[in-house]
Amino acid sequence: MSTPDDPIGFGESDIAHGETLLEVDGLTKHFASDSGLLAGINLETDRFPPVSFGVDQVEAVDDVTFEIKKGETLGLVGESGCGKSTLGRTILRLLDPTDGTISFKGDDLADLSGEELRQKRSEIQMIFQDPQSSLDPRMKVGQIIEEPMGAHDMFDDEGREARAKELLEKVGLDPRHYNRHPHAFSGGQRQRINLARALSVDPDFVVCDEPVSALDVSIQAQVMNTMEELQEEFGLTYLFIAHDLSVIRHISDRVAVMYLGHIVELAEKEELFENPQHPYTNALLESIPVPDPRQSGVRGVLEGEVPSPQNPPSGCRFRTRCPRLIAPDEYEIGEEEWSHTRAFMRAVKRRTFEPMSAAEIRQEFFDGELPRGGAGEIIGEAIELIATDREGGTRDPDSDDDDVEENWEEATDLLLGRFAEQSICARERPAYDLESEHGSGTHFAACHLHR
Ligand SMILES: Nc1ncnc2c1ncn2[C@@H]1O[C@H](COP(=O)(O)OP(=O)(O)OP(=O)(O)O)[C@@H](O)[C@H]1O
Repeated sequence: MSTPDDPIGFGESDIAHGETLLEVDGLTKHFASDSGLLAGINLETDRFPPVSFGVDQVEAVDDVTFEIKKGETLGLVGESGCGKSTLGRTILRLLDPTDGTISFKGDDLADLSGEELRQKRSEIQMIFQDPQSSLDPRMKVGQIIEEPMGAHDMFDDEGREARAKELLEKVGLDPRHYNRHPHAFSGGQRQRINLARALSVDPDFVVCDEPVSALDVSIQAQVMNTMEELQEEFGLTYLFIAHDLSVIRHISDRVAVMYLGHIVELAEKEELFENPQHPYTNALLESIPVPDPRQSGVRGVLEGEVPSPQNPPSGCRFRTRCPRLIAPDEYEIGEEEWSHTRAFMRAVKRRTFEPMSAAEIRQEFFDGELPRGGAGEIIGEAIELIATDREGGTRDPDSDDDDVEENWEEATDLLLGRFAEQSICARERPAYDLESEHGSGTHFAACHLHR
């Protein structure tokens, strides 16, 4: 690896800057949900016997496709639990993929095992969020940085020490601190030690999993600046995972937005921030904390909970929280009428309003007038189920709470079944390549608004 011109072996790799270094295609990672004693046992009360043995799958990463070019930083952003870490770890083959390919410099990492995989591991490295726990407190900094070189039989003792000291300097630390222990360093400095360690084996590609999330904002910027300098100097390529959009905006060239195991949008940074085309990206951008302390903490908080990755929604996985859900084609329904219908459907599902008469419901949600045609008939039926004056008369005072409960559930099922589940958003998985307004790159948006 070392040459006379390149004494410590910071060699150039054989892929030219701007060419595809990593290509992930259809990458999928499902976990068997195996927590607890009763794992895999499903209770099905309408069957006999009422239990079945099956393994529920957690669809952490599902059919993900993208590429990363040599020398670039692809930012990967999304809420906690959306599958970012699982994607990063599967690419590195710390986890076995369920399906798909991971082409790295022409080799499919998904196919490699044993010694071949071990060899490749020097070319791809990972940095984790918590610099405290990822550094062994009993080891000295020099040993920590040299460890991966030892594992890959790189250099002799002297060569490793020379390289470790040079790397300490490159990451902005004092090489004289080679013999110190990690506890003598601050959080930001410890992350720099991690960087030096990752770079010691001269990788081409580094997966950075929330590397600055645990650091103070002022330190975050410094560490990211160092990472950018190192990227430039060593021709590094980064997959940079973060939940914080300002961090992503600082460091990325392109940005991929992930939601519940899917990539929902991917574009060059400026294009993504200035011209977002997925309602989820919009919601994320709108929930950036407001710097003005007189305003409340965050704007545009996303409605509803993230569904379970064990049973994700069909079609677009964001549709159950999406403010732009598309009306089913079969109804002739105006935009405003659809917006009323959606609000009503949501309110019935969550039972967010007090019982009232049919006329009051119509007034409250539809300005007194239901949509015409089939859509209006369905809404009328749902109102009839939950109105206090249903069936043309006053509510039976003897009807128990169970009946009321059932009626609300029936109304919810009716509305969701005839509207939400009939939408193209539920029926087809979206995938559209759009023209970018900023820059020349492609803009992928997984939203049927672009059909
Ligand atoms: N080993 C595992 N077994 C079962 N489920 C898992 C496992 N690892 C992760 N998951 C599940 O996969 C989903 C994605 O998790 P992952 O950690 O990749 O998300 P993330 O976006 O990185 O979140 P965070 O930022 O909180 O780490 C979650 O629902 C998580 O509970």
